[in-house]
Amino acid sequence: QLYYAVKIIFLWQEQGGGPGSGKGTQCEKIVAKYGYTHLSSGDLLRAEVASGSERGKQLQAIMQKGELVPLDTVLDMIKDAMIAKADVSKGFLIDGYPREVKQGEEFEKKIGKPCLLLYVDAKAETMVKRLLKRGETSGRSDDNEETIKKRLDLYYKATEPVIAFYEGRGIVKKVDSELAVDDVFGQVSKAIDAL
Ligand SMILES: Nc1ncnc2c1ncn2[C@@H]1O[C@H](COP(=O)(O)OP(=O)(O)O)[C@@H](O)[C@H]1O
Ligand SMILES: Nc1ncnc2c1ncn2[C@H]1C[C@H](O)[C@@H](COP(=O)(O)OP(=O)(O)O)O1
Ligand SMILES: [Mg+2]
Repeated sequence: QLYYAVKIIFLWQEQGGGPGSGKGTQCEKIVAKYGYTHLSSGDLLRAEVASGSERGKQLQAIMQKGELVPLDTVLDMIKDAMIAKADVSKGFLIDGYPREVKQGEEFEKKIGKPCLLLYVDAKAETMVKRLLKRGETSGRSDDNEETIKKRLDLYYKATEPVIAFYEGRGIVKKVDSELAVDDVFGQVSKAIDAL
């Protein structure tokens, strides 16, 4: 119940797309303007991998294949990160979660309901191009052609029902991420200002 008082904003992306649509980029700008706490499930998982722990090794293998890690692992990490910031946070911006309906349901049982779901929409072709470019410098083991393809496929399968789930509640705001970063952010700001 600790969390019902704070705003939770999921940052979402479109079916058929997903990785590389520009979530991380927009999150940085949202943090700068609105002061929300940004939590990226991918970043939390990569931190665990970087720690060199046994669990990190298992996670690394899953992520390299472009698959989803077990729900409990991700949700526990997000919950712990939220608890650590609960006193000082104005609200949480959660990037990369939920990636399947079950994740959304479990989040609401254990933490709370989101007030906005930003759907960062770019064409599959655009996302592949951006990810390959990101891969030149990111050092991410999943930013390669083969894994990108798997991630896009999985996203398409797992995401569509999730969007319908939140659309039914009227909290989905779609932004066009084919535009330049600042223009995308203009749309994002409008959605947040309307809260
Ligand atoms: N609107 C945009 N126009 C052009 N390039 C973008 C745009 N948004 C993001 N990018 C670039 O695309 C790549 C993926 O963006 P990122 O924010 O890491 O996506 P995600 O977190 O959704 O995987 C980055 O290299 C970023 O600089
Ligand atoms: N909510 C979640 N559930 C399961 N696996 C997740 C997850 N969030 C991230 N992962 C794992 C699988 C993803 O392919 C990988 C990278 O995630 P990410 O950093 O959010 O990617 P991107 O920013 O390119 O969209 O981490
Ligand atoms: Mg990202």
